[in-house]
Amino acid sequence: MTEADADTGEFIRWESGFRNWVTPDGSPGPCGEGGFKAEPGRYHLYVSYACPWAHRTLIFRALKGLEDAISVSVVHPLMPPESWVFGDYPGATPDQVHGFDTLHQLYAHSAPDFDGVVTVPVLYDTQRDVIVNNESAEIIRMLNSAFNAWGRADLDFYPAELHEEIDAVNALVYENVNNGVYRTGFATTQSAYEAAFDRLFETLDELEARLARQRYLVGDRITEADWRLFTTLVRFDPVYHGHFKCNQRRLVDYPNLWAYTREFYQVPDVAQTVNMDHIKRHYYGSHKQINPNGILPKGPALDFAAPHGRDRLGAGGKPDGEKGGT
Ligand SMILES: N[C@@H](CCC(=O)N[C@@H](CS)C(=O)NCC(=O)O)C(=O)O
Repeated sequence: MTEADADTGEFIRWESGFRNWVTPDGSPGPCGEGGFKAEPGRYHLYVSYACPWAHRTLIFRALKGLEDAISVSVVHPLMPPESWVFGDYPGATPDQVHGFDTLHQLYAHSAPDFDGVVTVPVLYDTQRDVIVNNESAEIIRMLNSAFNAWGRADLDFYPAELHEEIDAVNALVYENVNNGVYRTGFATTQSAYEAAFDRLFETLDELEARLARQRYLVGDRITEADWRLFTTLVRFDPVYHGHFKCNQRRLVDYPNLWAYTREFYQVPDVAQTVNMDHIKRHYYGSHKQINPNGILPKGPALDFAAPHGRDRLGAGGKPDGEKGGT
């Protein structure tokens, strides 16, 4: 579902409705109610491989080694106007918890009077049988720190001493890049499109300059800020450049941003979270207002596995401070 402001034609993103937190002892998190104690096998993630917000959660689950602790259902890549459905498609799964046909059924099951937008990702509590949270920015923080007893406690993508700097970069990247591509692609007036387009490319220029000086967005280690940028960059040339008309430049025209994207793609366990077939099929096939015939472009040919050479910018490479990177 996409919504644009009737006067300005600007794309408006809705607020996520479920905001409880899983914590190590079940105490309340920064918002919402308590009662969601971290336990292996209790929580389930609903994702789409196509969705950049859901992709963040899949990456954190993989990097933190939580595959056995947190199970996953993957929706069908084609999204009808009434939101995501489950169905037979390579890489998609049934709803592994209830066997529902649509994600709307899950939302209605959890909150019968829910009337907001049905989105992925969803973190679901199979014990209390309710949605815990459907805001990716919060879900990745939980995966980063609440499940350390069952995962890689040594990896911290949101270290306390960097909170302020990470939050500042996140705000810039969210507004102008993560959401910026949507504001560009879903604008319904020329002026709204151009305003979002200009902000997007000004910010990409700024990030390109930053990444010419330093290996990662914040300091010399991989943080949450990098993963949040990565899921947009990996979709940039295959989808946003053409489908969303973000075409001042391609990602591959930015030497630093492109090498940076390859570095993150090559981090062990990340490539398996990138499903380019679901990504392209979803965008080009689901947004009939932008691509009425649903034609799926065959290109572009991109080599995410090509050497990135980012090691030349120095140490870092692993969030735990180990030298070298992949
Ligand atoms: N702020 C949310 C946004 C999630 C979101 O917008 N997901 C999209 C897919 S990329 C969705 O499910 N859209 C449903 C729809 O458009 O009906 C988050 O980061 O979790």
